[in-house]
Amino acid sequence: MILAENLVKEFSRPRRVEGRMSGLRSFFSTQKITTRAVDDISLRIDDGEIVGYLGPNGAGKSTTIKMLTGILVPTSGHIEAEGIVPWKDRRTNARTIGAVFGQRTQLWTDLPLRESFELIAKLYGLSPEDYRRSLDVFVDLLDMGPFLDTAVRSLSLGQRMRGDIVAAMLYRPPVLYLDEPTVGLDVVAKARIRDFIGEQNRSEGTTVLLTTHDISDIEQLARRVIIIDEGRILYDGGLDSLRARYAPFREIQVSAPEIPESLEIEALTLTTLVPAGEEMRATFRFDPAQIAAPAAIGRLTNALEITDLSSREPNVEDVIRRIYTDRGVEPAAAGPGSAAPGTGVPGAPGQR
Ligand SMILES: Nc1ncnc2c1ncn2[C@@H]1O[C@H](COP(=O)(O)OP(=O)(O)OP(=O)(O)O)[C@@H](O)[C@H]1O
Repeated sequence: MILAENLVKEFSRPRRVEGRMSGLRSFFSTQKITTRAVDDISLRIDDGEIVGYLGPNGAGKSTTIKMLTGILVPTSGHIEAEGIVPWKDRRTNARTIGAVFGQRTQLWTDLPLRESFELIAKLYGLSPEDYRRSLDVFVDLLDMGPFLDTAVRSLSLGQRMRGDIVAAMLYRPPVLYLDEPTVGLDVVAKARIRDFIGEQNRSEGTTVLLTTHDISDIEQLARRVIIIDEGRILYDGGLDSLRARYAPFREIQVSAPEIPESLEIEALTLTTLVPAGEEMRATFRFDPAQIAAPAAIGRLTNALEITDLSSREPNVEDVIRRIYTDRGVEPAAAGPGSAAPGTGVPGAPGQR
């Protein structure tokens, strides 16, 4: 279990002084500018959960992960992962958690991948049998045989990322932190890494906290998301309740020879209208609590000479974009189990 309570991280830097001799004056200045990168975040992630940790650039995601992994010490607040305070008990912490930072490798770049793995196995005191067994499974699952003896610096990004994930999992830690593990990868490489993470979670019960800008990572792996902005939690709960709360509408797209711009149909809102070849294509939005989908389709077919029709739910990306642009959203009060009202079940156990 990962537990964080009232986590705060501030960074301070000297205030820059403008004008002549500014460099020298900045050097001697005692004035500081403080940035609060993480501002009172509390969360609880139960064993075996996969939780997506989302937020726009600069929201504080990496800073949170760095505190959870023990790389940074919080300004205030408390963290425990599997009962260990990361920066206090570094040795046990290192065995308890695996971490992957997609933006940079943790491997020895001059060594072949295999030798990096051997070093990690030695550092973590794995028996040769355990090491071989784990490595065989991982190499097979991630199809790493062809490049196991290649120096890390000569690997493609996708190959290197697979190497980093294996390095983090070789000693089978119960907790895995992944900071942008699919950044820059093509769709095939992304799918391989997602499948692997899902498989490890299912087979080993690994608890995973995942930051990503790729919402499809979240849709495929997580049932629960925590969304932060400006260092504070905006939402903590299930993906489904996220949709229901922030995008309680469905859309129907229709094509017809004629669709007047002034068309009014009760309980449906025309949101887009564009020419499509000889025809017009329109998107209508409706609230499923107000009108059921078949009834909405019935009204459209009565009003228009429809040649094509499709319906869709807003996807998570639409929803999250809406949250980011909707600055009216009240940040959640801090404290486990105290996300914004109606936001699902913060810290709910085992939502997989
Ligand atoms: N070492 C540091 N010194 C000073 N400020 C920092 C430091 N690390 C992060 N920050 C600031 O803290 C804030 C949060 O940064 P962080 O890297 O945690 O965001 P993020 O959500 O991971 O963003 P991104 O998606 O762009 O990676 C930003 O304003 C950033 O400039």
